[in-house]
Amino acid sequence: MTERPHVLLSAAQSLDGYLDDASDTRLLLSNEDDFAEVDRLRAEADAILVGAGTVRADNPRLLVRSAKLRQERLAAGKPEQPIKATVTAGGDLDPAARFFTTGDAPKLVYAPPGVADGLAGVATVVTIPPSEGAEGGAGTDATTGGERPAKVGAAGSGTARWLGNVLDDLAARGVRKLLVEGGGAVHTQFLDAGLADEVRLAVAPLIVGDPRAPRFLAGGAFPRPLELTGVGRLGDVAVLHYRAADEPSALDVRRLRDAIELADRCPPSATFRVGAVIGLPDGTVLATGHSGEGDPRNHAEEAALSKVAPDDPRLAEATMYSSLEPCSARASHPKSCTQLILESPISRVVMAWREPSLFVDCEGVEWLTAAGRRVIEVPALAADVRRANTHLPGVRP
Ligand SMILES: NC(=O)C1=CN([C@@H]2O[C@H](COP(=O)(O)OP(=O)(O)OC[C@H]3O[C@@H](n4cnc5c(N)ncnc54)[C@H](OP(=O)(O)O)[C@@H]3O)[C@@H](O)[C@H]2O)C=CC1
Ligand SMILES: Nc1c(N[C@@H]2O[C@H](COP(=O)(O)O)[C@@H](O)[C@H]2O)[nH]c(=O)[nH]c1=O
Repeated sequence: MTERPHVLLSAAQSLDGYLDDASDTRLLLSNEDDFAEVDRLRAEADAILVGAGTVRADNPRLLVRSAKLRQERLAAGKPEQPIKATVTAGGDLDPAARFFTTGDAPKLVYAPPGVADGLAGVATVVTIPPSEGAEGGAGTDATTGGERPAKVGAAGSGTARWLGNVLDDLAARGVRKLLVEGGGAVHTQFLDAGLADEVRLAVAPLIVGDPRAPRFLAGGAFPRPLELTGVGRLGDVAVLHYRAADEPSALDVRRLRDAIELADRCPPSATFRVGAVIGLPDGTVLATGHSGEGDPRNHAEEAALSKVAPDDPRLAEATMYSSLEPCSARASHPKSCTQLILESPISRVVMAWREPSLFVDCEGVEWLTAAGRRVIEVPALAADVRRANTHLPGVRP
């Protein structure tokens, strides 16, 4: 598979976090210098993506404006303008919108099958079925090849797969750098899916103060921490640059969400409902497991590990994804999941929720770390794990 594009989110917001006001006219938060910098980002990109909401609200052209920057693109052997792309679930886009009618670059519309066929005359319509866990770790069991009913358990996981498929298609079209220019729904989804690599945020000294207006970000889990990499000033606009943490990576987030979804398959139980995936850096899933799989006393990590030959050389490259911290003490089976992992060559564990002291004081993270295994916690996804465990006393999402 071609490597996915580097994804840069760019937005301009008011001091109180809005992308626009609630009126029909577009609010310009950037000043001239800031628009010039955004133009440079466009010129550096292979494709620019906005949501259908922005196409409808702003009627944008999404073109590189500066003749000098266009010349530089041509001199570098690139097309004069980047590809334009949009995403829509309902297909309500006007073929006369400037997105379609301006510029010679390819225009791509990503949509579920059947909703955007009417745009085929003005754009390349790429259909991507709604993603319901049909692919990867949670969708197919690498060991048994077993089928399961499609189910999206963790918040945002179906959307994350759908957007991942959009990125894969863009990659296949030669896109290495993608500039996402909004709006709020799209920015939120890229960050929630763990698919954004960088964020550039211009903050204007303006207060919108109207809760009906669209926000830059709203209501996501945001699993990859952001690091501030730059602070600039363009007149009275503050420009903030962030980069997403290397760990968890986008693939880590995806596999951990797969593990979280797997907990939905656990039979009713008075203990934790947990899912686990053993995955490789190239995206291969070696095995999956969930609590109570096979034997009602089985733990998720144990069930997954039992499906891989202990001498499988790929285990040295593998990561154990578990929705819950691997246990360090247990009554039902002789070995804890932490012991089983330590007896395997698996060197990396990615988990969402530290085990609360309901039954025992779990020391999985401490033992694994002390033994030199890399442990990455993704607390932003812990609420989804708690949601699967509200049958336990005191557990709330
Ligand atoms: N200040 C700034 O930097 C910017 C401001 N803006 C402002 O933001 C506002 C628009 O933002 P917003 O309303 O959040 O809309 P978005 O531009 O984020 O578009 C949202 C729409 O995109 C489609 N979409 C989103 N995710 C998916 C998905 N996973 N699968 C399929 N389709 C998807 C849907 O289209 P559909 O409804 O067709 O199904 C959805 O309604 C406008 O007011 C605009 O002016 C926009 C960009 C930049
Ligand atoms: N309002 C706003 C932005 N809006 C973005 O610019 C797009 C308009 O593109 P075009 O028609 O090519 O000029 C619009 O759809 C949205 O993505 N961008 C910013 O940097 N700052 C701003 O204040």
